Amino acid sequence: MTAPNPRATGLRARSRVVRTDEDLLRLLPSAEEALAWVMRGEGLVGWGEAARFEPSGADRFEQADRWWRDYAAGIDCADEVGLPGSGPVAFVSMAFADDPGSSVLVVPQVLVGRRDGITWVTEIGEPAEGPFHAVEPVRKPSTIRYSEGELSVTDYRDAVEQAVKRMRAGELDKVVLAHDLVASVEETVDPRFLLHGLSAKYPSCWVFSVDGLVGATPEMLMRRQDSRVYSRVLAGTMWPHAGVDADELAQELLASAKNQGEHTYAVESLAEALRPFCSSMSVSPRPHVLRLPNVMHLASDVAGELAGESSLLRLAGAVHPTAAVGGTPRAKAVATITELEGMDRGRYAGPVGWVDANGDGEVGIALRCAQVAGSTVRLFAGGGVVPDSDPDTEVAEAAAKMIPIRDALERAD
Ligand SMILES: C=C(O[C@@H]1C=C(C(=O)O)C=C[C@H]1O)C(=O)O
Repeated sequence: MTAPNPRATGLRARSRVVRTDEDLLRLLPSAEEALAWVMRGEGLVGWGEAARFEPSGADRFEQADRWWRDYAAGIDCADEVGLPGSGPVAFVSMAFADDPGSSVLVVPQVLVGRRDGITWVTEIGEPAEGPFHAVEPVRKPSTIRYSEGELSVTDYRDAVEQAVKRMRAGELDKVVLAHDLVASVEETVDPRFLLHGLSAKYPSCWVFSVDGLVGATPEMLMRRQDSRVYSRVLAGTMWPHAGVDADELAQELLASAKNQGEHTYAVESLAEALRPFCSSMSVSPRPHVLRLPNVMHLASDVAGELAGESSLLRLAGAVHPTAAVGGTPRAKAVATITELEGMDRGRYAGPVGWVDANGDGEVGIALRCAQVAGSTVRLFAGGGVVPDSDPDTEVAEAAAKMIPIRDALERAD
């Protein structure tokens, strides 16, 4: 809660169009405070810190919403751009759990956005010095050593086995369990190195970096633009294995009753939580296959028209955690995660993205990501467990989901 009261300080901001087609991620000047939300070259990057807020607890979304509304309302902004994401923006990364864990909102001093080929700069407070470019060379990690995280692979396997037993006894229908892996690097890790690697290999994912949480997520928890909301729900996964080509794998995934079941829980959880906020809502009649380099997922789109004024942060708070990262029933699943994982997920599997002064914005689910802290990179991944899940297969699935970060960290260029 370090933000000064903007009303008292008379904070000014300005958004103006600039002419550059430089890759947004290459504009980040240094490893510190590298903020990003980018897909296919468009999105937002930011640096500097005009304000920061760290809510925690069960009402963290409400706290975040109130703080951001108040802060944004106090800024006198000359917005010459008028696009979603112009004007003041807060980058957001929310903790998965009510407890423990702390969430973070960061308002950058300098923000560069690009949408439909139009690039703009927003400066909060003093006008930033241009031109904008990387002033500190991007650091490549040298020696990387992996070690078990808080939940080892064998303990993860045991947790899945326990969950399967409980589900077969009828205690719950689905739970999403995860584990972590630690990469120790010789020197301080530069989040920009990870961002560059992730965006090159995963162009259809949203590449993000907020307060050290860096990743490439394929899952859009919620996009709000005026009265329209959109969500892409993913659940049900397969990954390449020898002798099976991608088309066969996609067919196998669509035909898998287990994966379709996991998927249905996730879509229903999102739709049920979102419906009360909407005057109309449409859900894909059946999932399609989203193909990524490391895995493929069953995917459904949900679109809605909002009935009221609920901001993105309020909506995210209402739908989080969907059964894509929590389970069914939700409260039982979250309690089971706490008990069987026994680790702090931090901001992994929480909403991550950006929000503007109108309460519009985008939050994905923080997946295929790692928490960077100094010379340590903590990777997280997991998957949905249902009564007919096989523990060894779940271990392999989590490993496949760690590939994006591992590749981005280990690559040669
Ligand atoms: C939990 C993760 O992914 C989630 C779980 C999925 C599944 O169980 O099939 C698929 C996509 C995500 O919603 C992860 O990447 O760590």
